Amino acid sequence: MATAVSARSLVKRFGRREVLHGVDFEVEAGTVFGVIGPNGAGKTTTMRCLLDIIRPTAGEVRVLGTDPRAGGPELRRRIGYLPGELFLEGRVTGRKLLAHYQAISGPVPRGRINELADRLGLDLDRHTRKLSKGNKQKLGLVQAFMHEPELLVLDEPTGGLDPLVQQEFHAMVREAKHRGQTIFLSSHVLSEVQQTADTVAILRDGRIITVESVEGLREGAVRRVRLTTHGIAAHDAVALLSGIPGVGQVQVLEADGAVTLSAVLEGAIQPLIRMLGSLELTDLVLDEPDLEEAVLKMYAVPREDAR
Ligand SMILES: Nc1ncnc2c1ncn2[C@@H]1O[C@H](COP(=O)(O)OP(=O)(O)OP(=O)(O)O)[C@@H](O)[C@H]1O
Repeated sequence: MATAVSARSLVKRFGRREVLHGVDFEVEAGTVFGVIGPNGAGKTTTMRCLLDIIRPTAGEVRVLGTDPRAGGPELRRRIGYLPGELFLEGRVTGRKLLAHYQAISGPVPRGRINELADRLGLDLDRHTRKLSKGNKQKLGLVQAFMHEPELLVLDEPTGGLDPLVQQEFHAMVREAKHRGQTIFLSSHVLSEVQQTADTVAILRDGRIITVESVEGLREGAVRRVRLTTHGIAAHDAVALLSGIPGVGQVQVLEADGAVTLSAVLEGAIQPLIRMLGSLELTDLVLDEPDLEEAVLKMYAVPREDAR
């Protein structure tokens, strides 16, 4: 598979302050790559290096096979960019502004702008400076997606969007991926990224802590399990459940001949599923894995300079 974006030992200093301390990652073409990290982690700085809005202090960046510093307008046309903060103060309508952006982005398929605006519920005939934060964000999304670029770089794309519009945005990302486009997006919350991303990179204090597939995060995540069974003594049921790798915090409740157990499970679910086959279950609840918790654990890894 071809690489759409890569960074090797990327360092960025603003004056004497180093913000990126040697960031490495690779994004496979045709995939969705999500960078998550707390405020100030360096997500926007990384994206701005990819777009050649700012220049790396050291390290190497490649975007669609090119050094962004040398790519010029030709490379820019192949990219759709949604900045984290949009400044739309002009006395023009959204439609006029998008027409202006077309001069930069290159041709847009006929009807595409109206289609995207309809899907997001955006009125293109309103003056941009009168638009709410959410509507400005929608205009930014139309601008990034309209020319169906090979690469989409989206900085906090769902900020200010209500849940229904977020769903529509997720559908747009899936369609773009289906078309073979590559998507590089950032967020400070995982829940936003996990619905669309194939791979998640966690950035903290200017360093990538981990790059993991969403599936991999799922496997490492904690789930809650609750089951009710008959025909077995409570202590035997507890022993069975406690014997499964990754099970902890087992609690038991006995009432009317039924035993209800609850526990947390970290890791693979197969051993639990096999054990459940030996029980006479009357109820079973296995929660969605809490990926947010898995990621928070990674944020909590001690900093290298503090070790
Ligand atoms: N032009 C600049 N001059 C000086 N410091 C800067 C500049 N741009 C960013 N920084 C600093 O770099 C650090 C990383 O900022 P960046 O905007 O990349 O973080 P982020 O992960 O995108 O966070 P957020 O989610 O808050 O946007 C911050 O501490 C910020 O103050």
